[in-house]
Amino acid sequence: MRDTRVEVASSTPARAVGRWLIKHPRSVGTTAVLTPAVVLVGYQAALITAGAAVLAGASWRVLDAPTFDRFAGRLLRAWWRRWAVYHRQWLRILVACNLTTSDHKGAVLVPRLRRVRSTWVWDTLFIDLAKGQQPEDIGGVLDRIANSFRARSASLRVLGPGRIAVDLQRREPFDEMPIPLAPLAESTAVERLGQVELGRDEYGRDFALDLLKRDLHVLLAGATGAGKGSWLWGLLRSVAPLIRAGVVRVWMIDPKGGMEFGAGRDLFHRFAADDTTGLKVLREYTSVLDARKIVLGNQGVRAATPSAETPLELLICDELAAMTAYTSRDIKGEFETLLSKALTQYRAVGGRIIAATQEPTKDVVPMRGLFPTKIALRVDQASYVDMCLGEGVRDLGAFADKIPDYMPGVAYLKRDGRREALRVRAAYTADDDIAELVELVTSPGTVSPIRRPIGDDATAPARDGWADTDFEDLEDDEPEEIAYFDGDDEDEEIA
Ligand SMILES: Nc1ncnc2c1ncn2[C@@H]1O[C@H](COP(=O)(O)OP(=O)(O)OP(=O)(O)O)[C@@H](O)[C@H]1O
Repeated sequence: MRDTRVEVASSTPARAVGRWLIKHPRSVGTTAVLTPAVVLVGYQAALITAGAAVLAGASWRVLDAPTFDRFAGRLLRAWWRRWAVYHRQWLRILVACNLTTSDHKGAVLVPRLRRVRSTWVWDTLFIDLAKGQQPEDIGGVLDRIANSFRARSASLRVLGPGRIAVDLQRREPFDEMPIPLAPLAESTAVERLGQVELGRDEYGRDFALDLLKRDLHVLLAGATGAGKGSWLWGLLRSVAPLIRAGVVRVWMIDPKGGMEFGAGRDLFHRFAADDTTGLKVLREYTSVLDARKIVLGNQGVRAATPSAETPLELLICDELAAMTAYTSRDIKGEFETLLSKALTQYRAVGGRIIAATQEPTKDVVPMRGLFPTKIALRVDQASYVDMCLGEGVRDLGAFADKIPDYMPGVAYLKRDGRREALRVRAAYTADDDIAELVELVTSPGTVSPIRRPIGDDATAPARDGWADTDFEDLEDDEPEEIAYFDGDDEDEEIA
């Protein structure tokens, strides 16, 4: 561990300057580049250039805050806050919180602030402990540290021997942000499946899932009361006109006795309220899509758009544990096999799966790697975050275990191909909104034959015009770039 002494007895001015230069390579490098540039072009031209750069940055920030934050904002904020907030107050606050020790010569030792990382919501301080300290010394005064830095909350992570990270929540974007529930749409355009509106993200942008290309299967984890219901009902509301038109068929497995989705029974092509029926529904789902695969294959059709003839088959399982953990061994075994098969084989023929669980453990979701999109609402344990979102995602700022109880619907969303998760909140779907949804989809004169006997589509003749989306391509494609966090870890850290 490095020497953390504040005053070193043998220090000379030359050594102190040398040490400072070594410790601040970026400042030294910047000065080394800027000084000759200023000498070359003159200070007036340098000032004008700097002013233009500031103006361009400010305009970018006003016009597109998320991309500014992704490419520049986090870097600048980390640098600024390290210098103006953390570094300046470091010694004072550590002494006030009794977090200093001393060595045999009586020199005061303080933990060293190694670097700062900043996201839109969290600042992370990477700290080397002083000699004689243990992580619990810091852990015991986290509230005092949070208050001292005017943060909403603080938490601690042990990174290695003598190394910790303290995460400080600076803001809560959803405190004041209204998340209106979108009115029920009328349009039955298939493109709507690429823009399934659900709520807002931490930057205040509308947030939507893309069931056509990016969010082909979605895993949703959240403790009881975290708001999984709102997400799922919100999704159903968003695709309501397409359900009514028979372009989306919903296969609902609600094994907790139908308590959550019983109210929407009439919307669903198939509905299961217990584990035995749930397995039957999944069997039927796989046989329908198997048959569709064969029909499309025989016709040489590699491309199909969801339509009334080949609907998007949306299977929703509300509490996965009831089918994969807390059930008989026979049901569990067959369900897991069929679900894994469905997750791997039916994207190309219009199969989509959304599964929700309270515990994203390996026992409950052994196939979690097969979901390209994962959403972690408030979870009970820190370890659940990485279990749901992927290894190391929590360390990058997805603190789903820190989402407060009073913020249901808030979640971290992680898509394959992205490093970091996005903080989002779904709009709240109340009972009246559910009733309105059911009314829209089932009212006389609007109901399409969505509950026609299964097998019709498997044997349906191919029709001209429904062959224009290349599902095979979707299967193979990497998820597309989307406009939020993707910064290099090192980029946002200021040494
Ligand atoms: N997006 C939201 N915005 C505001 N409040 C919400 C939101 N979602 C849910 N709530 C509130 O939280 C309560 C619990 O939500 P919900 O029933 O959806 O949780 P859940 O995760 O499905 O829980 P369980 O697993 O026990 O069914 C709701 O009754 C509602 O009051």
